Amino acid sequence: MVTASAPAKVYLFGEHAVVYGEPAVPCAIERRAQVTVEEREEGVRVNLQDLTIDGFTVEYDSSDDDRPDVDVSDSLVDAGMGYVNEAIEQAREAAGAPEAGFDITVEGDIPLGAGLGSSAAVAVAAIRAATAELGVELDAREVAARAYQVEHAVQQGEASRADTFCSAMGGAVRVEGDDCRTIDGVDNLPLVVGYDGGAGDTGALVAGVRDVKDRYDFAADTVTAIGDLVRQGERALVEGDVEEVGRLMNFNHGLLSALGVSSRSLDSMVWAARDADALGAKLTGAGGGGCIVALDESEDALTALSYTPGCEDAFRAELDTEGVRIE
Ligand SMILES: Nc1ncnc2c1ncn2[C@@H]1O[C@H](COP(=O)(O)OP(=O)(O)O)[C@@H](O)[C@H]1O
Ligand SMILES: C[C@@](O)(CCOP(=O)(O)O)CC(=O)O
Ligand SMILES: [Mg+2]
Repeated sequence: MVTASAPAKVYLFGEHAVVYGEPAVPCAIERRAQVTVEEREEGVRVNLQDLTIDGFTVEYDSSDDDRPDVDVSDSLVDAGMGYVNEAIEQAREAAGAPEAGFDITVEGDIPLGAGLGSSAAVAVAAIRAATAELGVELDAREVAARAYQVEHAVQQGEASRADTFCSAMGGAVRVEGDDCRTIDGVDNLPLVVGYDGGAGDTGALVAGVRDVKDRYDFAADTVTAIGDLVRQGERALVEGDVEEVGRLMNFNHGLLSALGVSSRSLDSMVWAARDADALGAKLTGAGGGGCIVALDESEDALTALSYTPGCEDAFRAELDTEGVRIE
């Protein structure tokens, strides 16, 4: 039996535009998905601990046609199963064991569908654990490459390498198309996360941006502008100019809003953080609902968020320099 874990992430800059080849800079935070894998005779049995209502756990035997008998929507179960099944396929292929069967348990403290990359963390940890259980030790870059295939498949062909590379490597990273690099020297960012308790559908939001970009030249220009902003943001980050990083995060939120992926609750959390003198604040991830990330050395933004209607949870997020690991 093997357990692997992988971290969540926030985007300092560049989500959505990264899908079209612009650069992005996500960074890993200290919240993790854990996936435990044990080989079994045949079939795959999956226990998704976090897809629970009132303590019932979803147990789903993908070798049967049974539906799990719980009060969670079919689409939520199907999506969760999609990530796990694709990750298992990747692990079987990497180990040359196409028939391998598994018992799998997924758990963690990353809110689902909230822009913190729970999908990538689950895919990364599942591939690392399942290959290790089959006796194959993949390095973090190989895990990232395979986990990207998982997101690509589940998000219907529209995904970047950013989330999966960041979760596999840890720390701050830069992704532009197939070019994935770690950014050295970033070890202390005063990150604060606000969570509205909701979620966005990553696939649908990405498709929505594709539509406006194809339809309006100004939206295509907005995507290009995000790319320019990310290049400046990366420079400021490397130079340790956190004030400039914050300013550019604010502009990035505005440009994401222009692409239609913000929401009332995300905007009100962003403004609560700014009113409390955060250096910057923006939504993180696909948007629609979920999380914002702010930059604030004081406790003020955290306190302001905790009193903001619509903000269900606010917490400090320490940068996690460690990526995927065996527990
Ligand atoms: N712990 C988990 N257990 C089961 N499924 C999970 C878990 N974490 C993530 N997932 C899957 O990932 C989906 C969320 O991914 P996504 O919409 O990309 O948002 P994000 O990656 O920002 O959390 C969930 O709906 C679920 O299908
Ligand atoms: C919108 C996007 O740039 C990031 C999605 O992040 P998340 O799944 O919402 O955490 C999509 C992608 O890069 O694959
Ligand atoms: Mg995701």
